Amino acid sequence: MNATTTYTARAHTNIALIKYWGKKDEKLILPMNSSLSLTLDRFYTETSVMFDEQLKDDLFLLDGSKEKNDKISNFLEIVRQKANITAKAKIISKNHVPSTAGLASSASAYAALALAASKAAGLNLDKKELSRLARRGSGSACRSIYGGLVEWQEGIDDQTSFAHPIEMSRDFDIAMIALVISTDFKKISSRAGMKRVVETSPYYPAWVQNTAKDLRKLKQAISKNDFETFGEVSEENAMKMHALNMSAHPHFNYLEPDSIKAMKIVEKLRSQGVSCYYTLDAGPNVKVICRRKDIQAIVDRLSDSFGQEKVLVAGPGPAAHLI
Ligand SMILES: O=C(O)C[C@@](O)(CF)CCOP(=O)(O)OP(=O)(O)O
Repeated sequence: MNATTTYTARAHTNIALIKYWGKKDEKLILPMNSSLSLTLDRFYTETSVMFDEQLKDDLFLLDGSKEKNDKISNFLEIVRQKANITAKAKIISKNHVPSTAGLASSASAYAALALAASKAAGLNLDKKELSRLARRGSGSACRSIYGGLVEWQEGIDDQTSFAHPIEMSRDFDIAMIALVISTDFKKISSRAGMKRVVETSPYYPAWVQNTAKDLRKLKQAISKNDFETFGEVSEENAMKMHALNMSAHPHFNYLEPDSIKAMKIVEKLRSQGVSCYYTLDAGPNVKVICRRKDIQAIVDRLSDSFGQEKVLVAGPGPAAHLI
């Protein structure tokens, strides 16, 4: 172990285009289906970790305030076991992401923690091992180990479930505009939401089959630089995910009236020839998938309705790295 050496890592959040929405193993966090996301440049988490034999307990400071977090300690136990150490850790984490529903900040948080904690514990994991480790913190975090377009292959067990980067041609032009509709914390967490749909939605088996087809179509669209199909498949996959929520028991719904309003604006822009599509996660925020050339038109239109401060432009971001 690199005794009392502090390592700091930065990892960027990712937004799924083919969603992860259900686990086949809760403890190992193995997904029911493969997923595919875009790591974003604008939103990231920076996490510092130092292991210290003098510490009585793990100390976790998030955005300056002390947090009691069993999930973090359970995650650190996995790192300690891998490194064969017992020392407790001091963790300082800062989210450069509005910690709001749907900007997937657990993804950047656990990817940054996986990198910083493994290094501070004296481990030198390769990206595949880092992705497997991050997955144990939060499923979507395994994708934030890589930059750009990333696929999380579902695998069949702990060894085979990890992410890998998807090659995109240099002229594959993609941007994402996040519309922050609500800064309230999630009413139903992703973890609780996906558990409920797996257990109660009559459409769940169809979701698993359909999502494998959607993923194949999306990867084909990427390889052919077919932005329209890319956007269409992404938008429809998100809608199918939200249909699961509305068909669960008890049903639930992350969409707010302003989510629908924003979705209608995107559809109107599309009917006027602007190539743009929407996706939503475990919250009301709408993310618009578009090409760089159309960013300004979309930003102007959304700002008119929601205010410029709620419209955040992002592009493809980098892999997790030490800073
Ligand atoms: O990112 C996606 O594929 C889709 C979602 O963002 C929701 F739309 C799910 C993220 O779930 P996560 O927070 O990773 O769950 P955990 O494994 O229970 O921690």
